[in-house]
Amino acid sequence: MHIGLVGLGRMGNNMRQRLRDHGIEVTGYDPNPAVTDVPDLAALAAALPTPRVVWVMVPSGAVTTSVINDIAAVLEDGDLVIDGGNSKYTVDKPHAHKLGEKGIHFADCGVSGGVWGLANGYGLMAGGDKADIERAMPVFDALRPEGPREEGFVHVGPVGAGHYAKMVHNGIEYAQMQALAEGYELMDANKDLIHDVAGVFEAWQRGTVVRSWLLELLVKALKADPEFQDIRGYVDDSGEGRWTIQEALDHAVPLPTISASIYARFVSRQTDSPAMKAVAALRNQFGGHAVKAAVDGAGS
Ligand SMILES: O=C(O)[C@H](O)[C@@H](O)[C@H](O)[C@H](O)COP(=O)(O)O
Repeated sequence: MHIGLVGLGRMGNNMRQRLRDHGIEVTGYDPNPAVTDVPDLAALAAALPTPRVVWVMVPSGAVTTSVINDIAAVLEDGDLVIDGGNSKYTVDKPHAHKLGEKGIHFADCGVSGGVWGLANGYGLMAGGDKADIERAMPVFDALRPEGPREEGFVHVGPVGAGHYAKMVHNGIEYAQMQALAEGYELMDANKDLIHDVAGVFEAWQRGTVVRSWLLELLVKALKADPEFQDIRGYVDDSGEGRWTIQEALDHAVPLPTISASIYARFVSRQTDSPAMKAVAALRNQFGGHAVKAAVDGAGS
């Protein structure tokens, strides 16, 4: 099989390599001349056998939408586009519609595994028509981890379902990381009793109920920098957690743990808390309780 791959950044570049390692011919396009195989999307389309399969692996949001529009211009009736980025599931139907105007098929695929996917394979969650998913199965099989297909790949449902599953996956990811991190902070605050915090996490890797890949990665990170001295406690997010909570609100489904984990990230970005300033001011107003002076330059 020979496919096109648009986007050869951290994820796409590794995916091109894994696909090639597993016998899939790949022609990649990226605006970066250092990594691209072809000069533009028209050349990509010309290089592929028809009907074409093109995997899109670019940042979610405006970049994905613009690539979908550009690719619609160079592909034809019967071709298939798969969005493997972290798109919000609500954009999948409009993208499918745009491509569908020319008879181009669309599928979405949540991809998990990060930079480790090249060696370990990627967890895949696909959405789309059965025939389209089956057509791309050699690609999914090359990307997913070795072992039973159903343990590393799922056809979740129609267009949008793959990205929906990835959104929920990431909500869970936030909460699991937050729980591990809170356990770390508590033990680290009690070093008289817990002499080797990293050692405790290390010993949890086999046999315990909380053994997991994230735990293993925490052990790795602690071994590299036991007190995280070189890392500021500031955490970004790329949207998946927020979308998970928005869905929960729309369906009145309680997600207290996932919600708390995204709010913890927001707190991490503040040098001082406007809300806690207000609490301190109110406590001072009604009870005369002392407030601390603002730290220079510490707004919010
Ligand atoms: O499963 C994965 O491989 C990760 O979830 C991956 O997709 C990415 O690292 C996240 O998008 C980070 O998400 P945040 O930037 O929101 O933490």
